[in-house]
Amino acid sequence: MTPALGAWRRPDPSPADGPPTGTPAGTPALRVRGLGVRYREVVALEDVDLEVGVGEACGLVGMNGSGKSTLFRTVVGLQRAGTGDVTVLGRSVDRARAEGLLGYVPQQDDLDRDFPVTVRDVVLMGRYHRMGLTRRARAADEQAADDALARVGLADLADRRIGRLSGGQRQRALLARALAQDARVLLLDEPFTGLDVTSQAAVEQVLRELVAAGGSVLVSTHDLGSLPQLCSRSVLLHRRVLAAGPTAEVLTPENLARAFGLDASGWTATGPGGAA
Ligand SMILES: Nc1ncnc2c1ncn2[C@@H]1O[C@H](COP(=O)(O)OP(=O)(O)OP(=O)(O)O)[C@@H](O)[C@H]1O
Repeated sequence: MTPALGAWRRPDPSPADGPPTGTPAGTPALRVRGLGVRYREVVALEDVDLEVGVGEACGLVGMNGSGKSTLFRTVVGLQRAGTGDVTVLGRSVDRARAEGLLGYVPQQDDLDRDFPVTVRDVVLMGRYHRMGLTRRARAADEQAADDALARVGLADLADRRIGRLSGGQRQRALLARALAQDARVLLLDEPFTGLDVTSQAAVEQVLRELVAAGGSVLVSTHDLGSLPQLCSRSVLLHRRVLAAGPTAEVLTPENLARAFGLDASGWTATGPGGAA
């Protein structure tokens, strides 16, 4: 039987997920300046400025094709930017990745479903930067992987082949990989897609705990109803940044209408037809 999702709790919340020692006070967790990305003739992002503070969860909202995944992929270095620059806790992306500071939970993973690796193996990949060239897991790595799996409610599936998980379980395994990494800045591209309501609530709880411990989160979602509780700030994207600031001020009917090309009537800050 799978244990209750989210039953694991960080025993002693601490600033353990905050910036590493030596990071100057006030350094943003993520700073994106003037970012522009093209795919041949398609302009996916144009002059995007964005900042996520330390200990802050920021929502990224936009219609299909508005550039959210492109933004994530560019920030983590999987997509080349035409213009602009990105820093993570004041470091270059390469350095932040080498230090394991930057975690990424992609919308679609590129793991081969037939590849004979277990769920635990995948989560242990989050520890590679600590293992050195041998990539041999030590007791601390195994412990971190097991803790992360418990945290997302997958402890009982640790030895299952990754290709045999359901879509929602796979999403949670990818989150566990980022948790095991101990990333201080976490990028999540639609992490709630495919999750049932219980799993979504538990994943939201894990993110809140991360932020409470000093971590920083940028999360894209189409679930506008969950944003005000999860993210103190939000960014509305449509190739460019249309609005950014406190979530309640960003998710106005007018802004949402601009971002989604809708008639503003019927929209509220909590989503279509919801209460304001
Ligand atoms: N590899 C690619 N080659 C060409 N165009 C691409 C590529 N990837 C994305 N695009 C285009 O870039 C734009 C932004 O796409 P992106 O995937 O970043 O949007 P998104 O906001 O993440 O969408 P969704 O909500 O559907 O996930 C779209 O017009 C898309 O068609």
